[in-house]
Amino acid sequence: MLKLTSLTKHYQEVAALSAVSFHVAPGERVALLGHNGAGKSTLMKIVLGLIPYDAGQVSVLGAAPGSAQARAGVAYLPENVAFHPALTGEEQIRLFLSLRGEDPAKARGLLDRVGLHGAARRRIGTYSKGMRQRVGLAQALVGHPKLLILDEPTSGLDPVSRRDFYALLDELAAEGAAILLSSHALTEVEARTDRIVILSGGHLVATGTLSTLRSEADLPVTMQITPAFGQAATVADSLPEAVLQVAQFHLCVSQGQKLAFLARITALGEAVTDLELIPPSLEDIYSHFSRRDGQ
Ligand SMILES: Nc1ncnc2c1ncn2[C@@H]1O[C@H](COP(=O)(O)OP(=O)(O)OP(=O)(O)O)[C@@H](O)[C@H]1O
Repeated sequence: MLKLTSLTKHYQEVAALSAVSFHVAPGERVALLGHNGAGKSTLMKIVLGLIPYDAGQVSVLGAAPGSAQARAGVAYLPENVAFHPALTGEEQIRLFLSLRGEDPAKARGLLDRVGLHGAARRRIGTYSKGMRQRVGLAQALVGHPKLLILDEPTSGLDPVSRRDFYALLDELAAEGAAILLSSHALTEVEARTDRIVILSGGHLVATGTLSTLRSEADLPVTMQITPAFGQAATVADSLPEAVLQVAQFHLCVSQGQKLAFLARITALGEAVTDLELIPPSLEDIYSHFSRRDGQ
């Protein structure tokens, strides 16, 4: 669906993208992560055919970005969609359907799909940000796109709208659409995408599923050990590396040391009443990879 090979782009002396390669397959939801200035918008603009690139290859649905074939199958949703405030949601989608050469009568079905059936005949000027994003998504769904490019699609949405939004993306992916979305909301990306691409200073610094990235980063695991009443000294003697915080001991251990520490904790028997293992979060993994490049 989308294939980037050694994609490189400079703005005068600024290297916005340096030999970036990755792909998005049909039915796959890929999250594009990176700090401000990492190159996410530049990458999306190139894929949409809005700006040229200097070197490498970009294949959008097997064609050149911006070509008629690519445009026919690609939909884009920007972070802040803007529509004429005096049009109703239905009028806006009917207009867009006519511009795309499709039957305007499909507008109702599209608005139903994004959960706007009740508001279809209200003016967009009265809509909340979440409702405007839904109109944007309805517009993006015109013509059954094979590739969806979504730039921070859930920023400014409330938790329920976010959940509904991702549920709809799940449906689209299940129907075979390839989805590339940028986001700063790491927790939702963690749960709702298949693969993660991390850009830093224009370089691709990591790509893979969350579990692949977790093992590649090899970040420490935190162990939280709760001592039995009156047994804190026993635990402290056996685990001098652990730090007592309030009523629990905290121990930060590498993946390789984890099982050896578990055995030592188990050997403490009833001196320990509880043990929790906290793996590194996507936030930790993201910081690890984006810092590695000196950002
Ligand atoms: N039109 C331009 N002219 C010159 N430099 C630019 C231009 N657009 C972007 N840049 C630079 O290219 C680099 C990548 O910018 P880009 O906007 O692609 O990053 P981003 O990851 O989308 O950031 P953000 O999250 O802030 O949108 C940055 O150093 C930016 O300053």
